[in-house]
Amino acid sequence: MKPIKVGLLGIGTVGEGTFNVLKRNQEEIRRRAGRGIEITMVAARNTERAARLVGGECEVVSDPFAVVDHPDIDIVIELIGGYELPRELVMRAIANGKHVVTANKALLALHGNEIFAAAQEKGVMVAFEAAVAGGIPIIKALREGLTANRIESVAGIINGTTNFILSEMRDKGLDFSTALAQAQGLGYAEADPTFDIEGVDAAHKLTIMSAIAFGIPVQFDKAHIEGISKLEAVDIRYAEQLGYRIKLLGITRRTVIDGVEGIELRVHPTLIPTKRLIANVEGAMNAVLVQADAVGATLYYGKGAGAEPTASSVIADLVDITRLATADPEYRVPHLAFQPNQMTDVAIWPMSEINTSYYLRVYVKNRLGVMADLTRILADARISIDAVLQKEPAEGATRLDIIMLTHQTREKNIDAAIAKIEALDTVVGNVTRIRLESLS
Ligand SMILES: NC(=O)C1=CN([C@@H]2O[C@H](COP(=O)(O)OP(=O)(O)OC[C@H]3O[C@@H](n4cnc5c(N)ncnc54)[C@H](OP(=O)(O)O)[C@@H]3O)[C@@H](O)[C@H]2O)C=CC1
Ligand SMILES: N[C@@H](CCO)C(=O)O
Repeated sequence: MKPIKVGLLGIGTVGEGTFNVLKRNQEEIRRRAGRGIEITMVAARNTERAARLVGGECEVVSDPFAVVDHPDIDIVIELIGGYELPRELVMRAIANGKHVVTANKALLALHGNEIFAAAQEKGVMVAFEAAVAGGIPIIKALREGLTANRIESVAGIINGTTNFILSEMRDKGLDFSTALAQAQGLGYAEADPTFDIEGVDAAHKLTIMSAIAFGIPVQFDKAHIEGISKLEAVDIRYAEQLGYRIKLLGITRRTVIDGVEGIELRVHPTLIPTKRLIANVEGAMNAVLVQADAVGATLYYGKGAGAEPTASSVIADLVDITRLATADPEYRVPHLAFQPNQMTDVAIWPMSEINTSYYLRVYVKNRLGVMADLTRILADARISIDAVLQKEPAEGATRLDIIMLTHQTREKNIDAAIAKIEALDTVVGNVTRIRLESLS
């Protein structure tokens, strides 16, 4: 059988990794796919660099539309990144009847519904394993491996850059900007690293997993997003003393509140008990914990970013498409796991309704009755305290930190209690509040 012909858009970190792994393992991949897979065209802005990388083995062009419009190309790989240009390219590739592979979670989180609908209509596949958790085959696991289950929750460390920064800050005492510069140098960070730091990239990935887990449309605009930029080293240390580690976690979960079912969709720094496996995922590694009714808990772990780990997922998609290209589109695995006419419109909960536990750090004046005031405010709000940490103040110190861990309560309750605590004249500045998940 003739090799399947692939056009590559963008030959940066992931594009180069894809080109190299496909070349290195071409014979193994051909034996698995049933036919050869050849990159025959590459689009790059810097065509000289691209030509050097591909060594004359394929045509290099500067116009990516020349690739998506080329009649010989069967599959287009989009590895440019960003929103608008990739959207135009992917929609045009679909309109031209080409299958698409992309690692672009931003594109799918924002325009996925439109893209999958167009692909369904045209009978082509849009594959995106690399868009979530780099080299971990989590899309395949959620969409196919767990297909017998009712999925209850997905919680994951799904941004390598922030996990790398948090690990380096804790273990090596690096400051934030040095750790970020290292993550950029290693090719983990997004073109705009604020996407990583502010939790946007993790929310893109979580939005995609939520759609696949629960059979809902992608709804990035409903995600609650907080990153790690406001996290202070002192809270990382206090959390450790209490037996917790702080991770940037993406959580999506079915929850019934007052008899109504909804979906949680949130990304924020989270205290996790150190004894949980996922709390010990370090560096740029990712891990996704899935709770499902039949199988129970399953944990997926691996490299969440970088050239070849991500290439591994891109090429897995190429092989899938190669195998299924001749199958009747109706019998292929649906893009979002559920048949398009079987999606539900169950709503995403606003953050104020979410039930979780909290870490509170209150900076207080060293005066009699402070602790009594704090506990009274929490008791009045029916919030129980699970643990308290108060260090003996240094000789002559007039202010000190009081740390409290609470049992579960609704976010709007804790916010109201925090407002009352901040109004006390013994409390200095704002209360630091970090959510806590036991993940048991
Ligand atoms: N890096 C990683 O670990 C991971 C990345 N991803 C995703 O993969 C995608 C690619 O990321 P990554 O490889 O890191 O990004 P890079 O910035 O390393 O590569 C992007 C490439 O696209 C090229 N490009 C930009 N605009 C055009 C254009 N108009 N025409 C042709 N080529 C263009 C750039 O060329 P030039 O260099 O000449 O400007 C660059 O080589 C992104 O969506 C990212 O979110 C997903 C998982 C992991
Ligand atoms: N910037 C992303 C790349 C992988 O998607 C990360 O750090 O996880």
